Amino acid sequence: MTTAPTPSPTSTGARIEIAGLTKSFGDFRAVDDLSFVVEPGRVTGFLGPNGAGKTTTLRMLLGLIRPSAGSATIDGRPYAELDNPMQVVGSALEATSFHPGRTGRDHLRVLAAASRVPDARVDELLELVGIAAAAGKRAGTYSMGMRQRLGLAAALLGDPRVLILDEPANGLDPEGIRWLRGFLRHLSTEGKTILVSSHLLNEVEQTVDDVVIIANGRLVQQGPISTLHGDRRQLVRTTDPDRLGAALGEDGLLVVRTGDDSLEVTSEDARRIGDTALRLGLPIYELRESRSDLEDLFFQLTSAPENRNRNLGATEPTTDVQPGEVQ
Ligand SMILES: Nc1ncnc2c1ncn2[C@@H]1O[C@H](COP(=O)(O)OP(=O)(O)OP(=O)(O)O)[C@@H](O)[C@H]1O
Repeated sequence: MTTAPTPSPTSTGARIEIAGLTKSFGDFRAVDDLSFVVEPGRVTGFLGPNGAGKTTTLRMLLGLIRPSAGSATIDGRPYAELDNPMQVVGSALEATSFHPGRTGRDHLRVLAAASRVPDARVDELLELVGIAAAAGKRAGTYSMGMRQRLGLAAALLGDPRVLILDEPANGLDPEGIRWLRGFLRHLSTEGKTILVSSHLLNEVEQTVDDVVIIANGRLVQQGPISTLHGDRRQLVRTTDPDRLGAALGEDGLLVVRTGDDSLEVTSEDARRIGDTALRLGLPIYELRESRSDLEDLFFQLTSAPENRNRNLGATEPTTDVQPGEVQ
């Protein structure tokens, strides 16, 4: 059982601002004039298909590679100019960036010592991310999900105001995904800024407040996840859908016949539909909100002709950049 993190005065988030950000590798543009803002106190999903440019963007944000143009700032400054970077931003870009022979606890202790974080914080975090029982085991023996949790603990060592996680749900089982969801939500309610990348919208659908969707390095859509659902619609089944549809239409509602006995009505007010049916003396067999399938929508957005994934067959990475090396 894990306990909730203790709020601290440094927890208040900071704004992330990406402006005109561009990265070219040779003549291949991995990130192309990208602009968006990530607000504190919210969980933001950074979404796009494989090769869309998410990791490249995050690497620029964390000062690991240099932009070809534009800027990426946290609290108004590029990463390299932050005074206490570990207290401002914590990140987990890859789940495997640790010494496989070291125990989980030692991995965190080494990082903590380098940043003058007390050892007590290490044990607190091991507990918090739910791997305290495996803290003495070599990290090389950890499952993918345990590595993700260890990476998350490392990111949180300095109690940062901003948390940046690259595909944190990878390798987590459904219970782990549910845990991660609650964990991130809790951190955001403390006021932290949380940016989470994923290539699967349905994986983060219930976790995020806002989305930034990119394809081929360019912005496709941005805003609260609720706006992706579009207008709310009600699905209704009755014996005489034509009569009910006509009455609702006269009432100013948009009605679409969807089957022999069913209609879809653009409205958030199910009672209005029920009351109309009652007035007409029609039985209702089903009346429920019909939500658009976000995964379908994501696919449509990112596979529109102008956004179609050009990554397959695109330039392969030329170098493997290590943290600290700036390309
Ligand atoms: N060092 C590099 N040299 C050349 N091309 C690169 C380099 N790094 C990334 N790319 C290319 O840039 C594009 C974007 O890659 P990136 O890893 O940012 O995508 P992603 O959205 O994170 O994808 P995924 O979900 O698969 O991790 C890809 O076509 C990739 O091959």
